[in-house]
Amino acid sequence: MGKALSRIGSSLCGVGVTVIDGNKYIKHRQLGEGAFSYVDEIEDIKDGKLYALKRIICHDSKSEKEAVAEAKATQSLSSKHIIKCRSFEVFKKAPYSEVWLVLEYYDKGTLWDHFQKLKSENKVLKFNEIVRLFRGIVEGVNAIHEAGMVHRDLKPANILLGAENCPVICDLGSLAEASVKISTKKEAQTLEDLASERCTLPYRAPELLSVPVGDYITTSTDIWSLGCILYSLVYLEGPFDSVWLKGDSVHLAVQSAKFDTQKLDELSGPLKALVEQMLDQDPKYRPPADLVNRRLEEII
Ligand SMILES: Nc1ncnc2c1ncn2[C@@H]1O[C@H](COP(=O)(O)OP(=O)(O)OP(=O)(O)O)[C@@H](O)[C@H]1O
Repeated sequence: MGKALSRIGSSLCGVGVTVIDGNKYIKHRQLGEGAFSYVDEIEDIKDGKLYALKRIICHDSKSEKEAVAEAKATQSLSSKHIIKCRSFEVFKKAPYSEVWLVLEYYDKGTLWDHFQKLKSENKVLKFNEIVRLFRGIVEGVNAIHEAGMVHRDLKPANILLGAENCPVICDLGSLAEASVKISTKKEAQTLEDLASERCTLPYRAPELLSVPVGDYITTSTDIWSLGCILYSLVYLEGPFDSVWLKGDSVHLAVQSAKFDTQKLDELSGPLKALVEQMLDQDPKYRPPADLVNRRLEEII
């Protein structure tokens, strides 16, 4: 902890070796970039094993605390469908800091990348593959919910693919307490602002678009996003992605819950029914993750 950021940073940019939590690594290439982070492929020089290094840039102590919470959550959750964190370290250099997470490396890209590849080849996912992928994702989400938390930013771009295309949920930066009571207008506004910063719009549940006062916001927000993901496994895009891309109102589309269901109809009636249950406007009617899993077993 507390090593000079400039020294560490420059050693990564050059040919040098960098030390994180006592292990020495060399950098290969950049894998991705988020709003406040960079992800690089790195190699442990001791055994040649590859990892992904996520460097989160923090401009104040609040964002540093959140990044550390992301690292700790990533270490504490145990499911083969949730990203694993080997170690993390905080590098301080006033007036900001960086939190570095050494993550298990998944070399097949994200589910979203997979969709783009299939689209370019004019292919779609087969029914069995849709169910297999979705069951893995639901299992990961269930583990998060059982730990008393909610992910709040589930989307195909936050699902990595590991060996044999095993789906792995990543980016736990939006993780929150499973259930929060909204008592005042101010609390509702604060959560709405947080959601617009952290929860990707076309996958955001209606109760996070317009937060109601006097009610609880629960893990049902993830179930809405799961509904969008199951839909995307059939259509290779979420039900509200095209609305968003066209610049039309996602709020309106979500509130009227208008989306095409023809392909779902053709594929499987029970799967279509499950998507519709998960995309219920009323969070209380959405099935919890363990029930979604049982429904999938019945569908198979
Ligand atoms: N463990 C990993 N293995 C391989 N690639 C990864 C890994 N973690 C992240 N990536 C790549 O880096 C990208 C960004 O990672 P991540 O979503 O965790 O960052 P983020 O800053 O939270 O992103 P955003 O702001 O888009 O939500 C991912 O979409 C993926 O392409």
